[in-house]
Formats: sequence, C-alpha cells, structure tokens
Amino acid sequence: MSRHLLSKSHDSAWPPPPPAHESDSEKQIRLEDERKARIVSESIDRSIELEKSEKQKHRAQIKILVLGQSESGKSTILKNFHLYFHPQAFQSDLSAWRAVIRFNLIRSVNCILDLLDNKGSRPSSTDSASKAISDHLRRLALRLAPLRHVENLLLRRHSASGPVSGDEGNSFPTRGGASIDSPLYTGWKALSKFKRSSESNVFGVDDVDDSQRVIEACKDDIVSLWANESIQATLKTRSIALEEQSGFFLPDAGRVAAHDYMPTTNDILRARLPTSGVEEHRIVINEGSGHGKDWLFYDVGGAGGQRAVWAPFVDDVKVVIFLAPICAFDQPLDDDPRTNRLTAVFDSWKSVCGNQLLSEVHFILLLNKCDILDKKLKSGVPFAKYVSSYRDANDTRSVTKYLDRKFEHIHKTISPSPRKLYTHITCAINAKTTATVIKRIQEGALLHNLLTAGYL
Ligand SMILES: Nc1nc2c(ncn2[C@@H]2O[C@H](COP(=O)(O)OP(=O)(O)OP(=O)(O)O)[C@@H](O)[C@H]2O)c(=O)[nH]1
Ligand SMILES: [Mg+2]
Repeated sequence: MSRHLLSKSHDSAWPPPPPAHESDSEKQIRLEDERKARIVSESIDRSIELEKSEKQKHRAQIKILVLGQSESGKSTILKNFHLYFHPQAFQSDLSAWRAVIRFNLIRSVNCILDLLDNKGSRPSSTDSASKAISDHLRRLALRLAPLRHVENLLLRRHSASGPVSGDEGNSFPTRGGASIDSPLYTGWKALSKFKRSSESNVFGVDDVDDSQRVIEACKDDIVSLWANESIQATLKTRSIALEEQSGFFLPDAGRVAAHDYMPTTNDILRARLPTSGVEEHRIVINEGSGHGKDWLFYDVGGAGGQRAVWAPFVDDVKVVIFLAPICAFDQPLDDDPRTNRLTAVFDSWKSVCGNQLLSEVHFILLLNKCDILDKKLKSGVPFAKYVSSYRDANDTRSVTKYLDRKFEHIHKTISPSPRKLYTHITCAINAKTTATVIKRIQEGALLHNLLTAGYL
C-alpha cells in the first residue's frame, strides 16, 4: 500500500468503498488488510515526523545566551529579533498583547489610587475650590476602584500555573528567506496566560472579557486622573516618576482603553511582561548572511546575572548578548536599595567576562535604554554625582563613550583569554534603529569570524 494513498490528506479517498456484493468472509479479509495497512502507514508517519524533528534538532545552530539584569531589555531585544526576521511577528498574538498592555496601564492607575488612599494628594486647605478638586478626585477614585479587582484578577491569571497554550504548528511568511520555525511565543510562557481563558482553562471567559470591559468603561476617568493637576503635583512633590517605570501607558490611556484598541508594534515593544525562568526562542534562517544556521536564544529572565541560573545552558553557546541598562546610573536595585544599579551591572559584567565556562564564547554588549539616559542627562541629572570617576560633559555622547570604554576595559582585563568585544548602543523600543543593530550583528564581523575560525 503506498503511503500516498494512506496519507492523512487522502483519508477521504482511503479506504476505498467496499466492493458491491461482498461476502462476510471477504469483508473480514478486507478489514484485516486495511487494519494492517493502517498500522504500516501510521508507523511511516511516525518515522517521518521523527526524522523531521531529528533534522530540526541537528540543524546547524548558533546558540546565544541573553544575559542582563531584570528590566535591562532582554525580552524586548528578542521581540526585535523576531520582528526583524518576521515582520508579521506579533499579528497572531495581538489580543494577548492588548491584555498585557492594559494590565500595565491599570497598574499605573492603581499606583495613583494608592497615593490617594494615603491622602497624599488631597489638598489640606478647606477652601471651596480645593474641596471641589478633592471631591472630584474622590469621585474619580471611587469610579476607578474596580480596577484594583481587575489587576488582581489578571495578576492571578498571569501567575497561575497550568498548561500553557502555545501556537504549535503555525508557520509564518518571512523576510529574506528566514522563517520562525517554532511559534513566536511557545517560549514566551507568560504571554499565553493573557490569552482567552478558553485556551488555558484557568478562568472563565467571562472573567477576562468582563475585566476588559471594565477597563474600557473606565477610559475617560483614567484620562481625567492622569490629566489632573493635583495628581501631577503630588507625584512631583513625592518624586514619583511613573513615566520612568516599565510599561508606562498612562498618556496613551484614551487609545489603549478604547473598545477597538489594537496594539501597535511600538506598544508591544514598550509592554512589560517579566520573564520567569529561562525561555528558548528559535529563529530559523534559511538563506542570506545568516550562514544558514538557526539562531537559538536562551533568554535568562529576572536573575539573568546569576551564574547558577545560566550555567546549565552554556553547553555549545557561541555568543552571549549582554544587556546593560545604561540609564540606571541614578537608581538603586529593587531588592537591595543600598546598591546602585549601574554598579550592579558592572559587577555582573565582570563575573560574566571572567567566567571560565564562557571563555570561548564571543560577547555582544548592548548599552541599552540610551533614550532614557538621554532624557535624564538633558533634564539635568548629573552623571558624575553617581559615577565618581566621571569627569566629562553631562551629555549622552560623552557618557556613552565613557561607558563603552569602561565595559571594554573590564572585558579586556578580566577575560580569561583575548577576544574581541562587539558593542552597540541601543534603544530596544525603537524597532527601526534596533533593526540596524541586528543587521550589523547578522552581517557583521562576529559571525564571519566564528565561521572562518571553524566554530560554526
Ligand atoms: N525606554 C526604553 N524602554 C525599554 C528599552 N528596552 C526595554 N525597555 C522597556 O523596559 C521594560 C523591561 O524590558 P524587558 O525586555 O521586559 O526586560 P527583561 O530584561 O526581559 O526583564 P526580565 O524579564 O525581568 O528579566 C519593558 O517595558 C520594555 O519596553 C529601551 O531601550 N528604552
Ligand atoms: Mg524578560
């Protein structure tokens, strides 16, 4: 029996209809023949599948470890890689990203509601104008109160364990001959938790749909809240810079909370969805200057700087991409307020550069979040106040030059054996400039050198 006849797409043609006037014994023989043929066919199917997945496993690949502090931009850079090789990358997950972005939005709203709860923004004066403002805010806060429940619901949904729904089997049209073999977000476990509950069975569909409706109903009040001068003044007095927080969408509330909202690429790049554990992202590059290798990324979420977390993944790793959030020079670590974030980045860089396990690995350093650095310096935050060895001008060009040299110096002095460092200054929420960096990585000297050195 040929496999062609038995293949699934021909199920309707096979088995053929029974012959007319078939006797009982002929029928028995026919059914037995069909049963045996089916077993053979299924076994052929299985071995073809196996061969395919073995082939996939053994396709030449470049393993890349993506390291850096939490919020340094690792996942955002990976979004850019997906987008670069597959411009339609986000299309199939738009509604899940919408839920993530709205979740980001209501977290900011709830931060402000917390402030109101602490009476921080209520004017102390009892004159009638102040009272009117105060009443207005109180009414706004009351109407926005359901958003706390929505945040809790989505938070529970986000952190709920259970089967993760992926998009197995999707394949996408691609740019330049590249295709994303695995679905975009099979490794992006957290995103699937934001998909409709019917897929993951964690909550009733109504819960999630209702929460989206609540957010839409609160749209105008969210816009008023953020536009409120009293709120803005309180945030300023208390030095709370909500706009510096990840996933900040309050100025976009009118758009993001609108019923027909669909996220733009830039919204998705700005969305904050923390990575838990280590995620694998595979990009298959079939032609062009990718040297015909798959790119297999390991995104080490959260504690990306800790050796214990990434060490199990270093086997065959050829490249490390290290994300340094250079805007963090004036910030303490969340979990250790006495340590400056930039100092922690340097410490982590030292330990990665000096690690014997990575001595054969080539490094790409991305000095990321240069847009925030630029804003901070322009607003007058003095870099030298936080980095005592810095003597140059308080502008982005001088500061990035200094940082570039400092990272390079650490790399040179601490690496177990000489190797070249490839540094790029990036703003990972800007898809256009990041595409240029990816192109330089794809076509640049690093891959060429690895190839000619026989590493690939
Ligand atoms: N303004 C600005 N925001 C950025 C940049 N890169 C990343 N972000 C934002 O920073 C936030 C954190 O980025 P992620 O990519 O989630 O950080 P991560 O390193 O993956 O963090 P973990 O998953 O916790 O390890 C997101 O909201 C991004 O949109 C950048 O260059 N500029
Ligand atoms: Mg991440």
